[in-house]
Amino acid sequence: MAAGGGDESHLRSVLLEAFGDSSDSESDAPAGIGGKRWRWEAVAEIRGLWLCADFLSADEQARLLAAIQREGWFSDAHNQAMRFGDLPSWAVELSALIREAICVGDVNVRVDVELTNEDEDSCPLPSDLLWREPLFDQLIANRYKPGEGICAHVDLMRFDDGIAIVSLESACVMHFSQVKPGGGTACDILKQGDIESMKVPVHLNPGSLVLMSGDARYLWKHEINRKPGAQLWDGRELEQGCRSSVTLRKLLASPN
Ligand SMILES: O=C(O)CCC(=O)C(=O)O
Ligand SMILES: [Fe+2]
Repeated sequence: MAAGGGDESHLRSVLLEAFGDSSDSESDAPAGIGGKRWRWEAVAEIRGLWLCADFLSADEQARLLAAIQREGWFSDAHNQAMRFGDLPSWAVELSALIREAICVGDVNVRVDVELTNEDEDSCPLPSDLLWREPLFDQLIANRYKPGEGICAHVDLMRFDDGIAIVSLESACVMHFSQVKPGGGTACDILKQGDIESMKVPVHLNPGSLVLMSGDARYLWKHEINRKPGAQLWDGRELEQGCRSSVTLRKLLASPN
């Protein structure tokens, strides 16, 4: 990870492209500029799962939400949109910003695991994924009403490793559960309560970015259960409003 902040003029031009001119207000200063730095947290229990809670400022979130709304994808009947190949310019720029945040952000290195491959465990995305072109070529925008969420799943294998999720509006808890709890043995004797207690909760505040690669992408399912009682964080139930998210992925080359 670069400690020195990266190429700020390039970053500024990326941000201006993505979110418009923000020079009229101090509070518009985007992450990575003017001393503010991105901070990455490794989720200790899950290799390859990283959270950048301060990825987008409040102003950037509002601009991103407005850009999504301008697409006109959502109505009462439609709460999900997918795009493949050429992504809207805001999504291209969002991808560039994700790469910047990975390159210049501060990393809280894991101290809980024995590092076998230091580079892999101390970077939010392995370098072969970080520098692929394009970084992402598929997006899903989801809009969830209060109470709505997404069932436990592993993203389809047609997508490459290295998946990003940007959260907007209402905060939520995303739960991760192992595809094969207990290493694939004795699965049938695990009680529901055991399975629930083995879930790893991750708090997704608005403006946060989650990266999943390796184990997190292939060996763990993720879900958002916004039914009453399921959104507990710090012993309190999170207030459920509307939530939007943008998931960015890379399609694997189709076999000919
Ligand atoms: O909405 C989210 O935060 C997650 C979406 C997701 O997991 C997916 O679209 O595969
Ligand atoms: Fe997913």
